[in-house]
Formats: sequence, structure tokens, C-alpha cells
Amino acid sequence: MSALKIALTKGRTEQQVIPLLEASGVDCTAIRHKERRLIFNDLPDIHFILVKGPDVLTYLNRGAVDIGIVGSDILSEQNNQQYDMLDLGVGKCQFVLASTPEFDPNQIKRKIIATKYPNITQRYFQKIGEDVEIIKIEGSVELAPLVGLADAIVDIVETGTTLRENNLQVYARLQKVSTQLVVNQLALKQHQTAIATLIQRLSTAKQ
Ligand SMILES: Nc1ncnc2c1ncn2[C@@H]1O[C@H](COP(=O)(O)OP(=O)(O)OP(=O)(O)O)[C@@H](O)[C@H]1O
Ligand SMILES: O=P(O)(O)OC[C@H]1O[C@H](OP(=O)(O)OP(=O)(O)O)[C@H](O)[C@@H]1O
Repeated sequence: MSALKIALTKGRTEQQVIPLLEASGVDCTAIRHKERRLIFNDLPDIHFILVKGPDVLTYLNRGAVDIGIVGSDILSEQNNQQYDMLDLGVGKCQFVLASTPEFDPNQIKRKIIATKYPNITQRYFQKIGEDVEIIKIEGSVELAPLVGLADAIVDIVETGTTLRENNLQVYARLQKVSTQLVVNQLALKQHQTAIATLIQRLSTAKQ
């Protein structure tokens, strides 16, 4: 039987998931000492690649990997409805609408919202029946209302430190986020036992 191929989101997700994988019996020594390596095929039964979160579904959709490990923020932004398999219970945070204390959520003028997540933002404002202009930015989102780029932001909050340190406050809570394990449907048939075993071990490890 060929090895299970997993695309793991590098960075924060990788750091949070490695202990969970290890508790499930997966040897992560090579990833822990990776330096600039991106592919790990030393183990006989599980191979890993490290990719950016938004690329996980690209590898999964094209069958380049069997399993993806990625935040639900990214799955939701990419409108994934096919693959949700297991909530790993790490990477917990939430989407909020935030701005300066002067912001008036009921202002009549069409609002400008800065975010890394335009689809989630669009869906939220559509749901509450408000037409807004969305500016897509790639990071340091909290800056936008401070320098007049936008009226408010939609972004991820975990501890609230970044909002606090930039004198921003929460005006609405949109949705919860956590790290998910997603499986390619064809791989699910081909590697049924191996995937079921991994999911069962991860479910036990995360408790
Ligand atoms: N403050 C946070 N607390 C907990 N989880 C977070 C937080 N910010 C992001 N995440 C989760 O971790 C995932 C990866 O975040 P990370 O910060 O490593 O990457 P990024 O900022 O999206 O991209 P980049 O690698 O370009 O900085 C996100 O997709 C989300 O699911
Ligand atoms: O509530 P906190 O615990 O302060 O976490 C929230 C911060 O974490 C994320 O940023 P990240 O560290 O990924 O940086 P970037 O998106 O600005 O690159 C998010 O975009 C917030 O800025």
C-alpha cells in the first residue's frame, strides 16, 4: 500500500498540529528539524508536504495529496463544502468586525471594509442586508482603520492582544475558526483503513 500524502499548512498550523500528530503515533522528528525542507517522505506510511494555507485545497482537489490540514477560515473563504472531516480542536479563534471606538456601525454612508477574507466579509454583510465596499489586503489588517484606508476590518481574533494594542474594538462576531483535517474523496476510498485509523487516533489525541 502506498503512503498517505498529507498537505500541512506551514507556520502556525504546523506548530499546533505537530504535537497532535505525535500524540497519534506519527513520527514528526524530520519536520521538527526541517530547516528549508518542504517535503517529508522518510516514513513508510505517511508523507508530508508543507504549503501555504490557501494552497491546501489546490493540492487536495488535484489529487496531489490525500489529506489536507488547514484552518476553517481558509475553507470557508474558498467556499469548500466537500471535504470537512475532522475538527482538530486547535487553531481556535474567531472572525470579528472591528474598528476604532469612533466607528458607528449604523452609519448611513456605504462602509469600506478591509480584510484578508473578502468572501467571508461579503457573505456576512449580505446576510445582514448591507452593501459595503471591500478592500482585500494581505496582512496587518488592523492598520486599515487607523490610517483611513477603511472604516472597519473583518479579521481573526484569538487573544484580542492585536486589537487592544491598536486601540480597536469588536463590533460583531461572525464565525468561529479552528484547524480542520480534510480528505480527498477518491483517497477516502483508496486508503479507507489508513485514513480511518489516523482520524480515530487524532480524535483520541485531541481530547
Ligand atoms: N491569532 C491566531 N490565533 C489562532 N489561530 C490563528 C490565528 N491567526 C491565524 N490563525 C489560524 O492559523 C492559520 C495560519 O495562520 P498563519 O498566521 O500561520 O498564516 P497567515 O498569517 O494566514 O499566512 P502567512 O504565513 O502568510 O503569515 C490561519 O489560517 C488560521 O486558521
Ligand atoms: O487576537 P490575537 O491573539 O492578537 O491574534 C490576532 C492576530 O493574529 C492574526 O495575525 P497574524 O499573526 O497571522 O499576522 P498577519 O495576518 O498580520 O500577517 C490575525 O490576523 C490578527 O492580526
